[in-house]
Amino acid sequence: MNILRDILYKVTLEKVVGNTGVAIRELQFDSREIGLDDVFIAIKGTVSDGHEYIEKAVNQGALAVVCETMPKHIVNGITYVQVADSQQALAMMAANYYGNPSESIKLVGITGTNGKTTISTLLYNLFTAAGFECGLLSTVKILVGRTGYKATHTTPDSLTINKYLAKMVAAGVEFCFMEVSSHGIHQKRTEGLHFTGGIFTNLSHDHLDYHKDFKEYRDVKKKFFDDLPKSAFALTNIDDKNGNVMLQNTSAKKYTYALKSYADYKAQILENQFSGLLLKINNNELWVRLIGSFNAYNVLAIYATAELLGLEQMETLQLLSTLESVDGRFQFSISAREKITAIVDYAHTPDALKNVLETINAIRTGNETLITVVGCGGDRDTTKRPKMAHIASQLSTKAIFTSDNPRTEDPEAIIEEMEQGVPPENYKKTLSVTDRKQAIKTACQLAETNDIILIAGKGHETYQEINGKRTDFDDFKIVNQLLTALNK
Ligand SMILES: CC(=O)N[C@H]1[C@@H](OP(=O)(O)OP(=O)(O)OC[C@H]2O[C@@H](n3ccc(=O)[nH]c3=O)[C@H](O)[C@@H]2O)O[C@H](CO)[C@@H](O)[C@@H]1O[C@H](C)C(=O)N[C@@H](C)C(=O)N[C@H](CCC(=O)O)C(=O)O
Ligand SMILES: Nc1ncnc2c1ncn2[C@@H]1O[C@H](COP(=O)(O)OP(=O)(O)OP(=O)(O)O)[C@@H](O)[C@H]1O
Ligand SMILES: N[C@H](CCC[C@H](N)C(=O)O)C(=O)O
Ligand SMILES: [Mg+2]
Repeated sequence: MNILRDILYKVTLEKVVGNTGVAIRELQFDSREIGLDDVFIAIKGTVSDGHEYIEKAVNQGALAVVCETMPKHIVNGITYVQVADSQQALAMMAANYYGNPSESIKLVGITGTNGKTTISTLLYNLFTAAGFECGLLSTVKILVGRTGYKATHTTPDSLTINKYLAKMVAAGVEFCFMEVSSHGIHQKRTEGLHFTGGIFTNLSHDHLDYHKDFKEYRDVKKKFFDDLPKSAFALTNIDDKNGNVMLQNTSAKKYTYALKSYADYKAQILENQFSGLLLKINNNELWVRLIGSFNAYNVLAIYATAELLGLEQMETLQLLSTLESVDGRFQFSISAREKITAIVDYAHTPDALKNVLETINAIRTGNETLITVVGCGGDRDTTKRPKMAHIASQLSTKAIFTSDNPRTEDPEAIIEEMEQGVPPENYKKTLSVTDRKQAIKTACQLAETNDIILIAGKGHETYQEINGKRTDFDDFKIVNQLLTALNK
């Protein structure tokens, strides 16, 4: 039986009206989900304020309410608990409700602007291949052992996190790798979790629509490391100028990795080709089937984490050499007849786009045309639009601007904002095609033998959201169909 008092363990209570000894059914932070005998946790969100739905939740059967300000109307027989921070209370309560599953598992959190999905997925793949039961919480999917579930967020809400962690414990999972987004940290979705380790990838321009400025964005990421326990490891990319900042106030054991600086874990790129990377990691040569210098950082972070989690070095190196790229991350296909290479990549930030384009340019021999198809999401940071268009026009032979997920915005208005970033000398290299499928088709028609097409921004996504409506859309499938048609 779930007694409210037990579920409130470790939550700082400011005021209680009613009895906390009551048995409750489930925790809910959305009044629309309330059932009989549930607890409603009222949260001040970015759009609305959960406190406005307290009465509705009670009318729908809530037995208790957790809130930051007591409602004017107190209903007899209902327990009201006032807390300083409802989001934090929700996270602690979620962990208690599900029996603190993160304490029974080795949980590793990966944070940073780019590389989270890649590192968490490949760690899951590597540890699974090493014979361990593993879990994964990522942008692309949630995995409990081999069972997959749909992911709606990079870092889900704390109830969802703990629900899946509990499933993992029940399934005998030993290691769980999870992405920790800045929204997740800021909304305290990961509070109350017990982490065995934290990894920092890098920090660049993203989500400045949500965070006040870059400093706030950085400090939110840092908070994840500040909160790590002493027993945990904190592994940071010291080549990133904010790598050290992350470790400033952590009590966890500190480790660094780098390609360019002195670090605990060091790697060197010996070869960088379309077929993979030849790396030297702590004096061992290693061939991996991952492409692009940024993946050398990802591989190094994985190598270091495997060692910190106790995997044997030789086994780690052997397993690393078998890893394949993650869906929508530098996923490529080559048309049989024309030898046109199409690359689908989730680069949806200026930095990621620059990285991918520089990677392609570093590998291509020079004569091939590089055609980039790219758009920017609606209802998201608008300042990245001109930057991404600038980068695409600068680093490609031709750039086709198109729609990503316009969401509730006018697709053409987004493209116009992108176009503002193109320097005049690049005007003739760019064109705009609003319909994404049409834009991909245009790229395929323009491409000649040996040319390269990069389709950036949507990676693994299997939908496109226009006018708030989602329809099936898969960059990789579409470009494959078009290239196959070319073969006929
Ligand atoms: C901007 C943002 O992060 N929003 C998240 C936030 O919602 P919100 O603050 O907007 O909620 P709100 O609509 O204002 O409502 C406030 C409260 O009132 C409640 N409510 C509301 C209406 C009602 O009738 N009854 C009711 O009780 C809501 O359930 C909520 O508890 O809290 C919700 C519950 O946890 C999240 O689902 C929601 O994610 C939205 C859908 C979202 O798109 N988030 C993205 C931006 C996000 O989180 N992305 C990051 C990754 C980014 C990256 O690194 O690339 C992620 O981790 O996925
Ligand atoms: N270590 C890295 N440094 C820079 N860029 C990277 C790195 N790893 C991957 N990328 C680029 O960033 C894109 C996103 O990678 P990935 O999905 O692994 O990041 P993420 O942090 O999970 O992103 P999101 O916040 O959108 O979930 C990739 O498609 C690739 O272009
Ligand atoms: N986690 C990111 C993903 C962006 C992916 C891009 N395709 C878009 O839709 O803007 C976000 O929600 O901002
Ligand atoms: Mg991700």
